[in-house]
Amino acid sequence: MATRNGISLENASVTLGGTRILSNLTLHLTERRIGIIGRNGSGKTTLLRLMAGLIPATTGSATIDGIAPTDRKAILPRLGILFQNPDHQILFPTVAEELAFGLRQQGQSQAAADAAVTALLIRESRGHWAKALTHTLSQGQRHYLCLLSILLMQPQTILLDEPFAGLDLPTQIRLARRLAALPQRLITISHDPSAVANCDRVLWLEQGQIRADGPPDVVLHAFKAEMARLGEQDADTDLTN
Ligand SMILES: Nc1ncnc2c1ncn2[C@@H]1O[C@H](COP(=O)(O)OP(=O)(O)OP(=O)(O)O)[C@@H](O)[C@H]1O
Repeated sequence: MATRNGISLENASVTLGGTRILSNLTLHLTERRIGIIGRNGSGKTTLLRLMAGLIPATTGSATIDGIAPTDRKAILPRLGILFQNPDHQILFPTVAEELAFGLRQQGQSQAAADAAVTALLIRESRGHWAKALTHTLSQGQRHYLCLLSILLMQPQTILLDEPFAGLDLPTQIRLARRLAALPQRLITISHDPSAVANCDRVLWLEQGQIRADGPPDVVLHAFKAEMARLGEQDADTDLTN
């Protein structure tokens, strides 16, 4: 079978705890900047976890460049994930250990990993972070550390789950600039239209299905109008999840 570049879902569904969370999604994502938008509980994080191989498709399939994401060894150099909560990502007591871990997983020697970490921290004007204890960094700093860990590993695709949540404005602006300059494919998940406004393609997820898929101006215009309409109501009446 010819290898397909990008992320492909073929009729993929996910059921968790007896509830259907994602329903029959067929998608082929090849653009460099992709946004996935939707309300709380619409299934965005579940979709990210499916694409990353952290949960299997209950039916159908997900592949990255033709490889099943559950094949961790093959997927490691291809995929980086920035979780919404850095505490779900950080494993090590010091910044240098945290940063070196991914490179060691990729097969680099300890000496090569340490040298790459030192060079990165100096480039980032964060040389003083090397011995810093990860739990003493602020939330925003831990978030940034997670991004540095991913960038160090140079994956071809990066999944970002609410990358701007909880960050102060200068940090958001800096992070947006940093992300915009990356050559990699970025898939950004958010409930905030402004976080995906510069994408090449935006998917609007609603109750586990694609409600709209297209250029950001078209999809976000419809999304914002619908969110404003729902906001006029005193309560949600039509949610099943
Ligand atoms: N392990 C699970 N078992 C049962 N239901 C689950 C499980 N994980 C998620 N869900 C349900 O799936 C739905 C989608 O959750 P998901 O976290 O994917 O939404 P989301 O769009 O990322 O939401 P948010 O914007 O609030 O982060 C929710 O109704 C949630 O309660």
